[in-house]
Amino acid sequence: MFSLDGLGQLPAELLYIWHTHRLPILLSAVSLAVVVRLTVYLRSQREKISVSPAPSSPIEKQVVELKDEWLPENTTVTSLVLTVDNHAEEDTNAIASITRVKKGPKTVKGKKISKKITAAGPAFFQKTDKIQPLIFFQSLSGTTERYSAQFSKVLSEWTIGCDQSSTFLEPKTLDLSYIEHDDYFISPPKSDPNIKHFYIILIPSYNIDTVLDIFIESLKETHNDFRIDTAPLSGLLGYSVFGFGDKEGWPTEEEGFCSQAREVDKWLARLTGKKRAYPLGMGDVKSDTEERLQEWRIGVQEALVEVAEGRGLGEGVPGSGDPAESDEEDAEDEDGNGQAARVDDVEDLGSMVTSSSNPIPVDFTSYKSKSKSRPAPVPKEMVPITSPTHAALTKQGYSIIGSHSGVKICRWTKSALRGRGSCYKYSFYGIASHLCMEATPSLSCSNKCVFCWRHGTNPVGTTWRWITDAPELIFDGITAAHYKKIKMMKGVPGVRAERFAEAMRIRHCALSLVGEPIFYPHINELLSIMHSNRISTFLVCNAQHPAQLASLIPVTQLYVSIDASNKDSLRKIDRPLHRDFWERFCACLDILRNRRFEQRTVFRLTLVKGFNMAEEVKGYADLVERALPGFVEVKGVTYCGTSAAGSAGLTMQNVPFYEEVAEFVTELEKELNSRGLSYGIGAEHAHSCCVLLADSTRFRKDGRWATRIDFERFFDLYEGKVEGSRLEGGKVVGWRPEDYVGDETPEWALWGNGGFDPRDQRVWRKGKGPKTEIEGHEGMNDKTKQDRVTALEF
Ligand SMILES: Cc1cc2nc3c(=O)[nH]c(=O)nc-3n(C[C@H](O)[C@H](O)[C@H](O)COP(=O)(O)O)c2cc1C
Ligand code: SF4
Repeated sequence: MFSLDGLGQLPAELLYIWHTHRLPILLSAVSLAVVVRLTVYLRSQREKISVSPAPSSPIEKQVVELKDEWLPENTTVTSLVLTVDNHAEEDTNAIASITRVKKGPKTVKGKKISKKITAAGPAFFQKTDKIQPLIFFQSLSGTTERYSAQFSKVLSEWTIGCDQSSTFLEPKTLDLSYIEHDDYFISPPKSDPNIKHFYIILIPSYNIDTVLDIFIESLKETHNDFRIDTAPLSGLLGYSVFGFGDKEGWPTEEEGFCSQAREVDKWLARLTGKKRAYPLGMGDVKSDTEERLQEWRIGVQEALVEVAEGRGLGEGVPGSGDPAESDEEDAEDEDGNGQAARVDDVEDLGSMVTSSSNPIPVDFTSYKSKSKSRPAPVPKEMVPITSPTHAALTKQGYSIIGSHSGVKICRWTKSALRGRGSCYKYSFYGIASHLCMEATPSLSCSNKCVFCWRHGTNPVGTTWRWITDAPELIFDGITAAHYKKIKMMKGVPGVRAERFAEAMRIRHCALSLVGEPIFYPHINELLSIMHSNRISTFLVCNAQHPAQLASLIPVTQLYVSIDASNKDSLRKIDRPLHRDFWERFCACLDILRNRRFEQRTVFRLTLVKGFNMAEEVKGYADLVERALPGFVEVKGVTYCGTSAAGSAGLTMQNVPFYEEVAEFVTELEKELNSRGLSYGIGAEHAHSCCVLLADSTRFRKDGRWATRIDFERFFDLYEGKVEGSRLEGGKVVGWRPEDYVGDETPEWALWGNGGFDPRDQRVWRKGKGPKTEIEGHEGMNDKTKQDRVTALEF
């Protein structure tokens, strides 16, 4: 029994035990602590969800990690890892049912280091150094571009004629839509150490989402990136900004006059360490732009003279003279709203600690600033009716539905209505063009591809931040607009009555057009509406949104645009906005591989001579080997002939001849076969410079190509009228592409036969027939000429 005596002896016994066993006790305590810490740590790590049981062979799966930053905004997901080879509904449910773990506020006590900029200017040695003026501009509707060209001409003449002409290099003009911002705005260009740069920036302002936001955002990001020096552009000799605005709509600065030029000026002051060589100029395009621009140019020239004569930027500007400029810009935080900068991460603190010796005490315990809290940004319309994008798109024949969707009837639909041939989708897959609607629910995308005609005016963005239209509204709008356009063809000579009648029932939707369809947050609902209306879907995405791709419901045919075979080339041709574009691209390929037994998967290669063709065959084969798509469509680029294409460095010389495309495909086929991959050339459509490679183990029936689709069967599978053959754990979980393989590829579409349906009538456009001589290409044979012409048309 327990007694008081015993209790009295307890401390002595405990002491005895401690003295005799303290080493093992200490060791056990330490081990226990390690085990507990380890368990907590492991639990806090990202949990892998497998929303479906392990697959039964033969479908091998791999886990594709979806990084936190790839998830669409407002998506609630706790796990960052998804096993994507699941039945689509399971995927969607999994995503919808999980909630993202919210990180608690960090409590850190420390000292915020002032970001006060003390950058000194680069030394300019009159005898050895040269000044390179760089004129940057951005223009959506052409005004700034016009003024920039004039400005550039006058400044060039001045640099040649002035007393300091030997110091100046010819000014270069750069369109901000076509350069890599990082090449110029993280640090000055590094070429010859004796060439020193001076930046001149001319930009308009828009109170809607435009590419200008991307530029301003990148300046802001650079400034806020703790890994980058606070004034990384202090190596510039100086800078000055001129803004173009409209006082009729935005009468005062408070009301937004030249608001974005003011922002650019402010961020450059920070990035350069206050090297504003001449004050911000602003002109009202409806009244005084000419006058204001001229007086600003004279001021900029005077600043250039001072620099050229070794006097730096003069009084009041750092880098020379007395740095007496107002501290107003330092006082504001990174967001420019006058609040103290917030530090959420100890790492940020570390970088600050090393960057200055004048710490300012700051209480970091509060997560949110106590002072003015900024209102959440109000979403805007992606393509407002007043925007230049709206004007440009409608001029091109697009109907804009709501504020972010578009539809257009393509020239092949018109051609098919007149019995003059369908596009390659008919030859390859059996889709007659007069039954097909081309649309997109997102006119915005996250690339600035060199071959996209929309540059300068297209809305771009890395996240969806616009007012979002309901999928029903989009479906009703695009179908109504499509039918309206078809009806307008009623009186066109040659339209065949039976085809016109057939066209009044849309059978197929190509979700491609322009922009990025999977960017639209309700893409799955929109696809379901289409499928329930028995409209089949081809969806083309640009391999930049892995999270959305992973959660997409199966479509009839899923495309990924493969515009290059390697990282460098992809950066040059697609000019993606995401800095981790290659990782995103690779993740999309892995997702495509995982989902290849749920739906038909396709690589769409667009060949641009001089950009992504030469010596890239092996690289493309690597990508095919990685994703194992059912099909590889190889197409020569379409030359749209706009000034935008010209600015991107594209000319007619970049359009490959059909025979060059054919040669490329043959080489790719050989390379794939040498790796044991059974791809073969399944069909061609020379008329649109397009050739199809297909997986012969999956899309050949009885020794013949079967690239066509059985659409009725696809809907029967979708509606559960017939059972699919995709098994998991011995149970049917869905269908496979093999379940809706259609008829054999027709003879006329096979490789070597051209791909034009003999039942249609081939009509040459005036002056573009087979006998046309093409200037500068007299040496070509008739087939080549004809192919070259057709390549340019589409
Ligand atoms: C939709 C739209 C929004 C605009 N927003 C502003 C604005 O916020 N502030 C301003 O000063 N001017 C604004 N403007 C006027 C443009 O900045 C002005 O027309 C400029 O010259 C356009 O230049 P660009 O043709 O080079 O694109 C806007 C114009 C449009 C069409
Ligand atoms: S992905 Fe398509 S819409 Fe976007 S820039 Fe490229 S070609 Fe244009």
